[in-house]
This record gives sequence, structure tokens and C-alpha cells, in this order.
Amino acid sequence: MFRTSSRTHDTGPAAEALRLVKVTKTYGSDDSAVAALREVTLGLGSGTFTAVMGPSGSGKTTLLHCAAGLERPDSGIVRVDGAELTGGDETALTKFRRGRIGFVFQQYNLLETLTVAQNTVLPLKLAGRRVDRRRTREVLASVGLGDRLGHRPHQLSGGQRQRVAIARALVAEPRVIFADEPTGALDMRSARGVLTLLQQTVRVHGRTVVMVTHDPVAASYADSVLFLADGRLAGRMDAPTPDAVAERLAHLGDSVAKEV
Ligand SMILES: Nc1ncnc2c1ncn2[C@@H]1O[C@H](COP(=O)(O)OP(=O)(O)OP(=O)(O)O)[C@@H](O)[C@H]1O
Repeated sequence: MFRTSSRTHDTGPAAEALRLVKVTKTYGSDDSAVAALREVTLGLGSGTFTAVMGPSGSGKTTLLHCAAGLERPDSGIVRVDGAELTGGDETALTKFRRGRIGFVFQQYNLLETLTVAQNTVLPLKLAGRRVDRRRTREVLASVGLGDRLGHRPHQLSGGQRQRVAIARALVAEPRVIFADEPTGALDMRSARGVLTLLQQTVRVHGRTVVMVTHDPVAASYADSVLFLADGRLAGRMDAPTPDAVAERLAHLGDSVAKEV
């Protein structure tokens, strides 16, 4: 089973939604080994919106997957909502994920044969949890899809599909939502809608959101940005603006290029 840590060990007054301690992940072995994450240590407070940025191959998706329990680190500790993910077996991990973690992917990952409402409640059904129709309608209305419950994904725009994916993440009331390039396939206007929605899930509903993005404008919707370079944490920026983020990214690229 997972170990549940005592709150007295947390660093600040706010409960931590996510903590990584010296998380390391290497793919392959010997000559073909790629160090995707090298001893990454970080903590994110509950009710915060964090963007993760860095050059291609810097380890962003690996970080998200390890933090969400989709992949196991080689070493280090991952704690979500006070429970250690790195300790338990697969079944316990899956159960934990379904209960406390939500995902939003770039390509939406909706099932084409299911309606909007059916896609939204799928994680609840998989977890064997009760489906409350009124709550489902409320969640879909809150993402602007109250009149689309019976539509299939192919009848929706990209922005609307991503809203379904966000509703699907929200309906299980997770503590942390991990989003991997959620606006990567969207035009600017749809992207703004999705980012505002993610902001609301934090500000209004008190969720914690961690979002990988390449886009400085998308990152500026977050409370803070974590920068990764070459599998290492390379800085943090609070109250990010698009210009400041772009500037920092440009320099990250320089320093990585110099090291190669
Ligand atoms: N399954 C895998 N097998 C082997 N190497 C992998 C695997 N997944 C990722 N890597 C390698 O680990 C490193 C980090 O990959 P990761 O996908 O986390 O980076 P990223 O920052 O998300 O990149 P991008 O912005 O291009 O999506 C890269 O060098 C990548 O090639």
C-alpha cells in the first residue's frame, strides 16, 4: 500500500499537492542510455497552477508521467496529496491514479463511439464509482458544453473536444490535474478558452494543475513556470509574462547548446 506522510513533514503552511525528491529516470542502458530526469526535486502547493517548460527532449513529459504515476522513476520519491506513489504495487497505483489524478492530453484521447456525456463519466465507470447524472451535467455545463451531452467527438471542434477532456478530468474530483500540451493542437482562440478553464479549476475549484507546454503565452496563464534543461530543474519563474518566459527559454536553449 501507499505510505501516507504526516502533514507535519511538509515544508510550508499550505498542504503540498505534489512533491518530488531526487527523481531520476533513465531510458535504455549502456551506450544507448538517455538520462531523461536527473535528481529532480520540487514541491507544488495545493491550489496552484504550474507550467513546465524546456527545450525538446529536456524531460518535460517524463516528469509529468513520473509525477502522475504513469511511469516509475528509477529512484527518488513521488508524493501526490500526501501519499507516496513510488511505494505501492500496480493495482494500488492504478486505484490511486483514478481517485486523485486527472489527465488532459494534447490529442484529447476521447472514444469516438461514445457521446460527450459517456466519455466524461468513463473514468468513474472504470473506477467502479457511482455516476451522478446531475453532477455530470453540471460539470459539462461548467466547461460550456451543457447543450452537447449527446454529441459524439467528431461533431465537436478541437477546443470543444479538449473541454470534454477537461470535464472528464474534473468529474472524478481529482486533487491534481496533469495536462500535457493541452493547447498544442488548438487555434489561439480555442487555446485561450481552454487555458482560462484550467485557471478556473484552480481558482474556483481549488484543484492543482501541472501543465507541460511549449507556448510562452500558455505558460503565462500559470502562477509559476518550472524550467527544465537536460533532465534537470533549471529555474522557476513566478507571475510569468509571455515575454519574460520567452526570454528565459531562449537563454536555456543557449546554455544547453553550449554544454553539448
Ligand atoms: N520511452 C522512451 N524510450 C527511450 N527514450 C525515451 C523514451 N521517452 C523519452 N525518452 C527520451 O528521454 C528524453 C526526455 O524525453 P521527454 O519526452 O520527457 O522530453 P520532452 O521535454 O517532453 O520533449 P518534447 O518537448 O520534444 O516533447 C529524450 O531524450 C527522449 O528521447
